Amino acid sequence: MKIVIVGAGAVGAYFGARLEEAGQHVTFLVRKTRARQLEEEGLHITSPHGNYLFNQLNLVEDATQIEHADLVILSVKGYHLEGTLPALRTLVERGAKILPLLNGLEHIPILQEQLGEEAVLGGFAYIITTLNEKGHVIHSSQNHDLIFGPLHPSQTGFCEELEQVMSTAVIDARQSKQILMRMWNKYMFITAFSGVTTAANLPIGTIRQSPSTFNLLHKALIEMKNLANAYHVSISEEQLNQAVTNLQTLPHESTSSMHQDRRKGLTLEVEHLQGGALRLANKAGIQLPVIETLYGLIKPFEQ
Ligand SMILES: NC(=O)C1=CN([C@@H]2O[C@H](COP(=O)(O)OP(=O)(O)OC[C@H]3O[C@@H](n4cnc5c(N)ncnc54)[C@H](OP(=O)(O)O)[C@@H]3O)[C@@H](O)[C@H]2O)C=CC1
Ligand SMILES: CC(C)(CO)C(=O)C(=O)O
Repeated sequence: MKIVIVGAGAVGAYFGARLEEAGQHVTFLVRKTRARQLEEEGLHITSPHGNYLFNQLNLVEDATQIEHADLVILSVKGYHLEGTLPALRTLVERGAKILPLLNGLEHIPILQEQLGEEAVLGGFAYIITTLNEKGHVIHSSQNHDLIFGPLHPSQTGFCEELEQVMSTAVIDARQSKQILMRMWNKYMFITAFSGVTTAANLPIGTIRQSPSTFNLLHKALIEMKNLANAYHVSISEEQLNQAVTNLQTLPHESTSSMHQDRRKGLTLEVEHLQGGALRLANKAGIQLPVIETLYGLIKPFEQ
């Protein structure tokens, strides 16, 4: 399978490297600065599942240089989605299905509208990873889960094949036949977790020490569960309780990628996550007061 990574940052470079390590054919479609950095440094991963360094990368800066692709792993930030659309169009014309790993949900209808419903798979990742100042990938969680599945009936066979390919790599990749519900479940978790850690500028352990702050997480999860219901996606009480348990048991220093970005002074995905939830709520005619408050508190730090 010919795989292209669009967004060779913390998430994309990690999964791309793991697939490369497994002997898969991986091409990294990158912009100039990241291309120079990867040429000079190579692709470094530091991870509890084994470090990796690769110097012979297939790097391209223009999608038209790629003759054929079967799969694109799309792992840019929500605010960079628009900029990837011309390259994605080219790659879909050349045979690719798109597997987006962005947090949130607003990108799915945009991709489906721009590229056609048959081209866009469902997917997301559970991993904590970041780039250091040299562009090396620092993976700090035990989990490195990549969940994917069909959003269109025509994708069933492709997802079976993809499961086979992913099983060759040192990642916990699996297919879900209920991918839309699973994406909503992750959206519920990340909107609450990124919202409170970023607004409070604190990791989860410190938030847990303040019951009234931890309670905000719980309320934000409930609002997101209600939002999913408004879109006819049923998140169970058990899933909600599991999210709370995860927040209760994450290591003290764990935090969201959005909070890591706030600490580094980088642009925040608040519009794509909390903003996206508020737009969906508005369309459905429901209120999300806690998410709206978190949005307002994070917004000044967005840039
Ligand atoms: N980090 C984490 O632990 C997790 C993140 N996520 C989600 O995954 C997504 C990606 O996050 P993350 O990997 O942290 O982000 P990063 O900022 O580390 O990586 C994004 C990469 O996308 C590249 N990019 C942007 N636009 C383009 C383009 N037009 N063509 C090619 N490359 C482009 C950027 O390159 P350039 O250097 O050129 O700007 C950058 O390297 C987000 O939605 C995030 O919420 C999900 C789970 C965990
Ligand atoms: C919550 C976590 C770490 C899980 O993958 C995540 O998606 C993020 O912080 O962006």
